[in-house]
Amino acid sequence: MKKFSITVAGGGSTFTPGIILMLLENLAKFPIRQIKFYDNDKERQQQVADACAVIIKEKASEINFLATTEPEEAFTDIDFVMAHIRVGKYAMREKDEKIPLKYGVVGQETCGPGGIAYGMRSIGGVLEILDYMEKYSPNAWMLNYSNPAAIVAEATRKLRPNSKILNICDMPIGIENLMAKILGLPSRKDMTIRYYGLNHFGWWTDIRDKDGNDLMPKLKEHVKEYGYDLEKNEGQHADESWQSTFRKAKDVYAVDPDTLPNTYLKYYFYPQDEVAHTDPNYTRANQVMDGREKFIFSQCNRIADLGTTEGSELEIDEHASYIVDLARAIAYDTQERMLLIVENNGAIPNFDPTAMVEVPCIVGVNGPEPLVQGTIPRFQKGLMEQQVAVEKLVVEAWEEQSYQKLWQAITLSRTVPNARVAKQILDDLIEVNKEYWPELH
Ligand SMILES: NC(=O)c1ccc[n+]([C@@H]2O[C@H](COP(=O)([O-])OP(=O)(O)OC[C@H]3O[C@@H](n4cnc5c(N)ncnc54)[C@H](O)[C@@H]3O)[C@@H](O)[C@H]2O)c1
Ligand SMILES: O=P(O)(O)OC[C@H]1O[C@H](O[C@H]2[C@H](O)[C@@H](O)[C@@H](O)O[C@@H]2CO)[C@H](O)[C@@H](O)[C@@H]1O
Ligand SMILES: [Mn+2]
Repeated sequence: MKKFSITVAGGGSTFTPGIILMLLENLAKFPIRQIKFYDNDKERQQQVADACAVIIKEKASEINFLATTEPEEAFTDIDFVMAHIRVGKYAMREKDEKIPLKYGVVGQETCGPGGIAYGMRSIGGVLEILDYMEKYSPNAWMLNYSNPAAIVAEATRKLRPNSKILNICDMPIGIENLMAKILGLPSRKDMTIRYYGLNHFGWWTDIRDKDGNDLMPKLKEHVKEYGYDLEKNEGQHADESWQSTFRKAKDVYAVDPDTLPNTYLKYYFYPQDEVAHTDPNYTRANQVMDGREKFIFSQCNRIADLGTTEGSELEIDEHASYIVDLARAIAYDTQERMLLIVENNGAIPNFDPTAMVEVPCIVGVNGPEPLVQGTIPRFQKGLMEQQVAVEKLVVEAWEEQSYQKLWQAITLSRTVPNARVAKQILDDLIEVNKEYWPELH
């Protein structure tokens, strides 16, 4: 059985250890001969790599492991790139979130002006590693979940139309895990779902068990009262900010009880509520820096110092097992049914065929085949037309270095009240992103 060679792009990511643990847990169904880390921050990556070297030695010493900042070394002789870079890291995420809040506008990682700013940084970073992959391993696939996935997906569609890159998101998976718990099912895989939207901007329309029984009524009954909140949320979803997000799904659901919403829609339906309950001096970025980032790096340093994983609190990133599902689908032509961000091309017949939509796909050796989700109602169509125009304007602004188009993109976002506020936010974002964005004219 072929053993695969994988490069993790963004080796210093807080998600890297959990993903490595998940990959080592799944070697029987996805054998690996080599793992390489690539990052442009050597010191950050080295801390994660020193710990992962111990983990790999303990659990699968036959795997060749290295960490590098050299592109040729990182991207030569590989089958897959698992990409999760954060251009500008959390320091810039904090600015993405706090600058809009200065003007009473939603400050969020991937939504609104913060997501637009993040997109303007991410496009160059993702294209760069994609070009490295194609230069040094032309037959490899990139499984990308660097955010903002919607803008990155549109950029790779437009600027690298022939590249072997799959853009993915784990929010629907996270919500489906909650749905399975609400239904008392062992796993989200016990459900067959129909879903459409843009990334972080979508709706479930049909959810059935393997006998074809409709599960939507029971889910709607729960969501109508409690959103996706459970008695007990686990892991990082135990954070109050996540629990509040899951509870808010109740108000988002109320706007269209025919569907079940992605939690991110709350930023577009109730932006003022989000601003009202966000501390402009301590946003999600601060919570993550004080929480996940501190935890992961302290655990990595402990493992590296002690030379053992014994007593470590690092956990397998179970939700990331969809990454193995995706890699296996490509490698073994499994025809797995998965939600991916793909060019519409008629999957939603009454929507822009060039839009990057999030729909169920059958995935095999040649990549994804989108499943037609049918025509969508006027309400969702109107929302998506506006949002996809924002995403497309951002990519055009990046490509053309256009101040005007970026101002239009921010003005067009449902989260921004008017063009004057949009310009104030844009000018502040330009100031702090000088080393990351193309110069705008
Ligand atoms: N698609 C999804 O649903 C999903 C889910 C979770 C996380 N993410 C994304 O995964 C990424 C990682 O998240 P995190 O919180 O671990 O971030 P992080 O800041 O901890 O790690 C990101 C790493 O990327 C590196 N990096 C930044 N720019 C780079 C470049 N140009 N080339 C190479 N490396 C570069 C950084 O140095 C850092 O080590 C983010 O983009 C995040 O939004 C996406
Ligand atoms: O605020 P963060 O950095 O904790 O999370 C932002 C990301 O949230 C989603 O990913 C979740 C995922 O949905 C959930 O199942 C769990 O695994 O944690 C992930 C990271 O929190 C979203 O899909 C990502 O795009 C966001 O970056
Ligand atoms: Mn996501």
